[in-house]
Amino acid sequence: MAKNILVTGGAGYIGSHTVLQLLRGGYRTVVVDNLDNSSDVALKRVEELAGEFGNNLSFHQVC
Ligand SMILES: O=c1ccn([C@@H]2O[C@H](COP(=O)(O)OP(=O)(O)O[C@H]3O[C@H](CO)[C@H](O)[C@H](O)[C@H]3O)[C@@H](O)[C@H]2O)c(=O)[nH]1
Repeated sequence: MAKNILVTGGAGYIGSHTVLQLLRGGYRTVVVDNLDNSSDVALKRVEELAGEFGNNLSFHQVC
């Protein structure tokens, strides 16, 4: 069974690269970010780059 990982700030530069590697490693990855210094476009790109693992990404925006 896939493990779940929570990444705070996962839409940022370092976070998005980390998330991509986690997805490729088979982890279900939950990102929480306020998008203060990032864009959800980065996460959409990560989802694409993760290919078959892209469905294992979920994103929650916080205020
Ligand atoms: O209270 C907060 C603060 C930040 N974030 C999010 O956390 C992520 C990380 O943001 P940071 O700015 O701390 O870190 P980054 O690694 O994304 O970016 C930093 O490193 C980059 C290069 O490594 C650039 O230099 C950039 O300007 C600099 O902020 C971002 O998505 C931001 O929206 C939150 O969700 N809540």
